[in-house]
Amino acid sequence: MACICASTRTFLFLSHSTSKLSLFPLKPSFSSSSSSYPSLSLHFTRTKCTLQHQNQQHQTLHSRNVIQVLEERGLLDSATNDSALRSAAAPSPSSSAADAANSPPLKVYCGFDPTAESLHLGNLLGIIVLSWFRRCGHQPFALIGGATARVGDPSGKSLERPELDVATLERNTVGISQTIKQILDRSPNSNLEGSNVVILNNYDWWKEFSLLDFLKNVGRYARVGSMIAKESVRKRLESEQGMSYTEFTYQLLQGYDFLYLFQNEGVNVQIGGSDQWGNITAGTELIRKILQVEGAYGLTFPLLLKSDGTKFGKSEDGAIWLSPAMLSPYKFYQYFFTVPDADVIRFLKILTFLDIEEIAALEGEMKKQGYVPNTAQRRLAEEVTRFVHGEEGLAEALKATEALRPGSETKLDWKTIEGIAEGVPSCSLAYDNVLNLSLVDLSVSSGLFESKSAARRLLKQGGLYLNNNRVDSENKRIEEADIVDGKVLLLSAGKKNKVLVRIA
Ligand SMILES: Nc1ncnc2c1ncn2[C@@H]1O[C@H](COP(=O)(O)OP(=O)(O)OP(=O)(O)O)[C@@H](O)[C@H]1O
Ligand SMILES: N[C@@H](Cc1ccc(O)cc1)C(=O)O
Repeated sequence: MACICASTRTFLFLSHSTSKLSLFPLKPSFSSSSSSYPSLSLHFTRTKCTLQHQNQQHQTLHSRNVIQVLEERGLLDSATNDSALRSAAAPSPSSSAADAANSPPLKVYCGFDPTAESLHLGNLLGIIVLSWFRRCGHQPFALIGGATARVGDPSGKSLERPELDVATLERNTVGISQTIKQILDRSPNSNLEGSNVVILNNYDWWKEFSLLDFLKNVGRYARVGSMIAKESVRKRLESEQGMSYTEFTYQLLQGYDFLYLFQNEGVNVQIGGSDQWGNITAGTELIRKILQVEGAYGLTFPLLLKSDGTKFGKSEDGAIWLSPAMLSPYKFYQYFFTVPDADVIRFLKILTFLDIEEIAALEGEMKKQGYVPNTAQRRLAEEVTRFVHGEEGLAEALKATEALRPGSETKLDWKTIEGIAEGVPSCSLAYDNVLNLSLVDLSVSSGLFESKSAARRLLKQGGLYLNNNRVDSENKRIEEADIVDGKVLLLSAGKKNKVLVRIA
């Protein structure tokens, strides 16, 4: 099979061509001292996440070709050398040790530049595809672009990205690494050797690469004609602002990352969103030209688009962040709970690991009379929230959802209130200033209403809520029990306008 030859050849090349190998920076030692991020060094040692989980579904998946699985779920956009990749990804006919040695699993990587504090829903697709590879018996790698984020990927961008300071990049890197590790740690694997997730930072090899070495060992093999032809460059050259030389080199940095991982880690597949096609093929081209071997594959998945056709990303307002510090599990859950019927089946295929037959059955149910609205959305919200935030995050989201149901008996705790009220205006008041204050006064001093008369009017109409309970009495005063866990109160005028009062 192509990948057997590829891997074998790569390692033969490594062991017999030391003179060529020495042209490239040495493989980092993966020790904490090799990182120039002293406070973060632990994260960039080679992070392996081993899972114990195994169930029948995963055994079944081991006998499936991951490319086929991705295709049937709408997660395959393009692949380089499609048929060779399919045969390289074909499961070994038997799981005996001898066969496993003849048919090594693929090693697949997806890169994420740490240009925001958190990953977002669009980035989740990369994690999901990595997880599918793992479920089908292959080994996933996640690459944090500590170096590439300093350059800025021009793909899909009409303007040059603003430069981020090193402290911000370091902070983002820690957060993003943690998110990827947490999510992939939770998702099941096979217990088979070689299915662990490895997290690397490309700053570890770029920091040692001098410009002269880069020009000699990489630049010499890159043809300007094919670099200019990439969509990311072509589009920018047509724009008024043009493109800096720095951004122009981005594709070579990502291309060399692939070569580096191919050579040093045996990584033979790179995945990314369809906007990454140019950067991914820059890698397969460099591998072919410099190492003169075949067997490196690129695969892209379609971009997840909102109903208005724009992509889910970090640049737009209202991003669906994966970090619970940026978007509470409750709000995350609610997003999926409220997706339109027209999107829900596609999302179930792309964003969950539910059997395709189960999704088809749900689709059938949706067309029948008596279908309980939002059943499919509930399943979607549960599955995606569990994958991203774990059982605990899902429980938190369900508790908040239940507590907010009209007539619910569930008592809100302060964490739930903070989750619900994320992004709503808030104010801080001293405990003594809140206790015994009339609700009408508090509604004005917290900024919920401009005047007491407006507050009274809504109260009389039954539209004023304290901690999600309707208040009927105009004379209501704040009691100790209203200050949830001694920390917060949530005031609402109707369903939409809320103010969170925090006790200072
Ligand atoms: N909406 C999306 N659908 C699918 N994949 C996406 C989406 N957004 C980003 N990705 C993928 O996530 C990976 C990391 O992307 P990146 O770090 O550039 O984030 P980004 O959201 O594209 O950035 P920005 O919002 O600034 O454009 C890439 O493989 C990219 O293709
Ligand atoms: N260019 C990718 C991130 C990335 C960085 C380095 C890589 O080697 C691979 C991917 C993006 O911005 O989405």
